[in-house]
Amino acid sequence: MSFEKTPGWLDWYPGPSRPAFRLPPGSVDAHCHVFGPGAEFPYAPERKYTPCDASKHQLYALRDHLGFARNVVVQATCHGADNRAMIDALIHSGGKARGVATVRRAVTDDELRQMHAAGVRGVRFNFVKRLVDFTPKDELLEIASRIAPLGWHVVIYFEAVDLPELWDFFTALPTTVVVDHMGRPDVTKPVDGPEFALFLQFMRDHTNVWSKVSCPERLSVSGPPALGGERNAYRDVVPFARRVVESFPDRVLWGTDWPHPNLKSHMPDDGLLVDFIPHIAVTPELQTKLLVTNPMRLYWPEQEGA
Ligand SMILES: O=C(O)c1cc(C(=O)O)oc(=O)c1
Repeated sequence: MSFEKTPGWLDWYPGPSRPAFRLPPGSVDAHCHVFGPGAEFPYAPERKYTPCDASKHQLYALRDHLGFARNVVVQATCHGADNRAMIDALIHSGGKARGVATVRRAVTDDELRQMHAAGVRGVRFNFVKRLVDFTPKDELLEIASRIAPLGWHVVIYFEAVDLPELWDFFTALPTTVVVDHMGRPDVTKPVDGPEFALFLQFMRDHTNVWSKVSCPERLSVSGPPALGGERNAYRDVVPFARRVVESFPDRVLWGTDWPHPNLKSHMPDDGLLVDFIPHIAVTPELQTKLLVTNPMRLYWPEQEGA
């Protein structure tokens, strides 16, 4: 099957630079995706965008180039609840990748067990309206109760303005809960303002909540973009990410978000994106927690400290 990309689609950046920041040994890229390839793993009929292909081989080449040891491959919405591309990536990672799936209520216990054997450790619930159709909360709660006994967690993706409405649902989840991209704060608002304070309270009051401090390229309004050698990119996102890292150092994760679906203004150089990390995790201790200790605890607990 061949697919035509969404008009205006930006492809991932070819030939990224080598980061100046040396990642701690054993670092995990804890949020990235594979797209297709569409000819092998067709995009889902219910998708809201059609991306360029981004294969497991290209993802793992990027991992090695940037200096990561492992990946967490998160099911992208363009594949709906068809997890084959993501699971194929896990199976061909030599144990170096774990995954987060999207499942529907109809998933069988046997399918969940097979996913676990392949390396899946969580499910993703998406509330971003431009990406998915609405799924009833009772279906999501049922899924959460089914995956909890496997030791999996729930990854949630939502916009900051929707947190008040989703609060009761999120705080009822029986598992570890991982927020994608800091709950998408509006970084034109003050870091000490009420909107971000609510997010920080969400994490403070609920110690099962973790956050990915990822996607400055998505959240930034004023830039500058991580392109052309820029090692001070996305300044407006720094205070937000730094606040989360310093407030909750044991519950933060970082990921490239490669291949960066739906970016409109530019596609970042992933090497320069890695150079963003020391601006938000400013000590070697914080960097090791963010990039090694925390993701290992969540995704490879059996290898922790090994
Ligand atoms: O903001 C986005 O467009 C986006 C989309 C997806 C996805 O389509 O799965 O994943 C992300 O992490 C971010």
